[in-house]
Amino acid sequence: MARITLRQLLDHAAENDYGVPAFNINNMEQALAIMEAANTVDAPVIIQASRGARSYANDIMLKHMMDAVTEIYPHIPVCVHLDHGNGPDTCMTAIQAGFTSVMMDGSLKADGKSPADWDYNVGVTKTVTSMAHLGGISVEGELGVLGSLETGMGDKEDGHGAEGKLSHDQLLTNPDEAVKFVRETQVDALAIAMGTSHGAYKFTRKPDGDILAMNVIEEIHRKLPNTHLVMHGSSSVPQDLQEIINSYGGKMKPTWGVPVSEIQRGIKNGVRKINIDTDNRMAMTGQIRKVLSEHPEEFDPRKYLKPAMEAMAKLCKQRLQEFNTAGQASKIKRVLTTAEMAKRYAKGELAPKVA
Ligand SMILES: O=C(CO)COP(=O)(O)O
Ligand SMILES: O=C[C@H](O)COP(=O)(O)O
Ligand SMILES: [Zn+2]
Ligand SMILES: [Zn+2]
Repeated sequence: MARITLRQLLDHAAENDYGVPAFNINNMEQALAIMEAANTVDAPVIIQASRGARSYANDIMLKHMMDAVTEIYPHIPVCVHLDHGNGPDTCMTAIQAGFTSVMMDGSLKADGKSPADWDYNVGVTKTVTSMAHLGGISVEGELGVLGSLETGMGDKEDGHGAEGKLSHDQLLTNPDEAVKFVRETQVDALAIAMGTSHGAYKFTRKPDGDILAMNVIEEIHRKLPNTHLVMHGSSSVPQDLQEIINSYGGKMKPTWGVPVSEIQRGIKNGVRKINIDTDNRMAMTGQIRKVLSEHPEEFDPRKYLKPAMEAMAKLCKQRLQEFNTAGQASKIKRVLTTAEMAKRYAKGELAPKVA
């Protein structure tokens, strides 16, 4: 059973100069697509579930799906991660359900939409790290609020995200504060804000440095060379997937995502976890639309879910290759148990190296 913690996986990624995509799942088809891709290219992978996924699929179903994929693919290290936990309670129940890693997103309050202040964020994140690390579970924190530098609007396209207009100070993580945040909270990975947002409508044009501030990542990496950075909202929203959806009756407006080349630049600068959901949603939806429109007589779900799974697996495989995750699974010689990780935290071996 190769269920790996985020911390062990990202430490390996940092030592070997690669990034790991974190793909969201809500159902069996998505879990199988991710694993098919990871297995084909010998890549470790992060499978993450949001609060929405947990209520859609049920924790018990998710737990058994994770057990199933690690049983089917025992040689592929899989990190099971909670995406955007909105409070210590949500994080603790995820751990009980078998997650090896949790995100405490204290950039927003528990309602998932009001930007939180420093003390709140540090407080809730510290609560989670101190509990989770006792059990060897990894923690991702977030400093800075996701949202658009073009419009100043927060990110609430898919439910979780700030409401209303935000200042540049809120939308761009401050590098000095990032150092202080990591020192005070002891997080294993830090999500930062630099102009990306969730969903398909990130940018109205191909992004340049004014609206996708990769320089912020570079500056944070200079100050925190040993901290694993996380890019949220990192779907590339490929034009060809937009075209497939639209040519089979979809109505997506023209839009741009995060170019893969910018993510690769991030990986050279400490980005180790890259969150991708929208691209996979689009890959699946495109094929479902295609099958249903070309074969309106069809009503067997497998007829459209199989091509949907294949399209998602193709997308996942492409990202695993682009981020240099491919070929790394077999290099991870031993997956440490959470109990072993707990001992490492207790000994202080995993404390952040912050000046
Ligand atoms: O950040 C994400 C999940 O936390 C997903 O981002 P996308 O909407 O760009 O895929
Ligand atoms: O926000 C991150 C992911 O895209 C998950 O979205 P969700 O909350 O709709 O499940
Ligand atoms: Zn979201
Ligand atoms: Zn996110």
